[in-house]
Amino acid sequence: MATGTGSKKKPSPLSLEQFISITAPLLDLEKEAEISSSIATGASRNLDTAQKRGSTILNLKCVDVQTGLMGKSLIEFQSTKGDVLPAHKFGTHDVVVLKLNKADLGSPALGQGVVYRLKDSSITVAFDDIPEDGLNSPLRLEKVANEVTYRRMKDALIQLSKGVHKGPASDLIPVLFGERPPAVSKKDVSFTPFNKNLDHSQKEAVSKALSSKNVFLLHGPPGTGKTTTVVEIILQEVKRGSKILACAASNIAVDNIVERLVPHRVKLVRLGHPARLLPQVLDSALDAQVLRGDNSGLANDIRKEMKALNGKLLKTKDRNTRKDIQRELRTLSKEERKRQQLAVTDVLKSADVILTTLIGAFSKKLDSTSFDLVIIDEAAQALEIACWIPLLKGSRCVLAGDHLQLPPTIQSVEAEKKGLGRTLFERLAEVYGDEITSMLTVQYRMHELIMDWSSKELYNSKIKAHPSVTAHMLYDLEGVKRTTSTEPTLLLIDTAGDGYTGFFYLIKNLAYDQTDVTWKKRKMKKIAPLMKVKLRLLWLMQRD
Ligand SMILES: Nc1ncnc2c1ncn2[C@@H]1O[C@H](COP(=O)(O)OP(=O)(O)OP(=O)(O)O)[C@@H](O)[C@H]1O
Repeated sequence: MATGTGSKKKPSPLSLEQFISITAPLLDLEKEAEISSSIATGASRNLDTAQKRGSTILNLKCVDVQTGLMGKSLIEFQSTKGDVLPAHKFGTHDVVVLKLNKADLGSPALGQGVVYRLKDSSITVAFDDIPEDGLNSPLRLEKVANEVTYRRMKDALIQLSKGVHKGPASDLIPVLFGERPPAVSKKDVSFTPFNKNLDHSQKEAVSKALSSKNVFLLHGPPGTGKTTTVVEIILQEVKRGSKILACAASNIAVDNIVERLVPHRVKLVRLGHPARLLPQVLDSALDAQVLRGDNSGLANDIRKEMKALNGKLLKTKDRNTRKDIQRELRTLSKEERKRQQLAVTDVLKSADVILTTLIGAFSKKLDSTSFDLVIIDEAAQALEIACWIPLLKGSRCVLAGDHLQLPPTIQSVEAEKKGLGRTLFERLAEVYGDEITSMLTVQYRMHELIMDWSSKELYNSKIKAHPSVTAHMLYDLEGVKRTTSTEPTLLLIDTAGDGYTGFFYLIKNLAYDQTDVTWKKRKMKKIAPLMKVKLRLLWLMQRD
């Protein structure tokens, strides 16, 4: 923040060499911390302990095999010991390995997949190929640490250190490491908004983004329409003829942008494992578009054939027949993939916007594609090195986020202390400040009394509530009664000593982050009994 005397010196920018030498060992620390907290075998001496830790589910049987999600095999497992799965810590999108129930801890897996669906009684995993053996035997699933993520970040560090003077980002890198000042177009950029409701701060931000020649920071405090503005920037850039790579740290944030772009009929492609995408964006997925291409009829036939064979495989006990079926399945799956690979290049070439997670941007499929603009949403919640994966593919970038909200989650206390959590967004905001930044200043979520606190404490009192939310109350919602719990705009809750760890966060979520009405009602039910605790700690609650 600028001071009245103007004497506060800007921090000296981090050099590329410093960044590389600081980050490499911290990534190793973080990887170790993640492995020891999540992996089944690394930390557990026996299978029962692993199951108790929730990182392994023992005694499973395969109850269904389907071909779906663009050629993936969806295998459903249930417990052999009862109707409900034992307590576990598996979540959708986790990477898991399948093993024989009796196999030793370090034994090789029958297959590796991604958790697609979780119910109390079953778990469905998406595999690239049907495991060759063992589906008729008792099985177990083990959660594995996602080492690919760390490998990709390490590779990005290596690329950064080698390819500074070459490649699409050769002009961007010196700006982001303070060696060259950011440039801005001298002409005023005027544009006709696609979204007629944009407020003045959103329009100003779009204009500034369109004028930037290297880097622009979109600072979006809670509920101020950061993603709305990102979408407008993408639409304007597409209109200008730019090819854009749009990313975020999480799949959900990427899908959120896809959903908002689809109605504008933008030529877009969503890259990512189909099991990790929201069902409503599957149509935009790369694999789906490939299947719709010229080869789709053939691919369909192949999939039908695979489905029939999968059914047969489940019923067949004879070892030789099973081997024959598996061989045939492998050939078919190879054939399907070959056709898809050819089609992938066509789909990516013709897209104006490619969307994926930061880590997903490492995909080999993008190896020969460069971009006029890389946009990163949630940039203040992402590790800097993860941002560099897409950034290395473009000559300009827009980073959207709010460095005054939660930083990225770091597992290793030591890595966090030594600066792994310091984000690119925060670093650039400190080095270049207003020169490259626009802050959104109208919020569309909170009652103004809730907003006032954060506005004063964090945003120099610059945030204003839009009239549609400035005085809205929880009991305005359909189905919410006016009671002592829903009446106050602000509620002070003491969680000290009552064992309600996490409650503070819950309330914070309610106040700031969620827009979904059903979700809010559900949370209200949970919160109501907790309100009886003695009050000491200050927090705020009202419909957001
Ligand atoms: N100009 C606008 N006019 C009316 N509503 C708007 C406007 N801009 C944003 N909104 C609404 O405000 C809400 C928040 O918008 P959006 O999700 O884009 O914000 P965000 O800053 O990305 O949110 P978050 O705080 O979750 O990061 C949405 O419901 C959106 O429709």
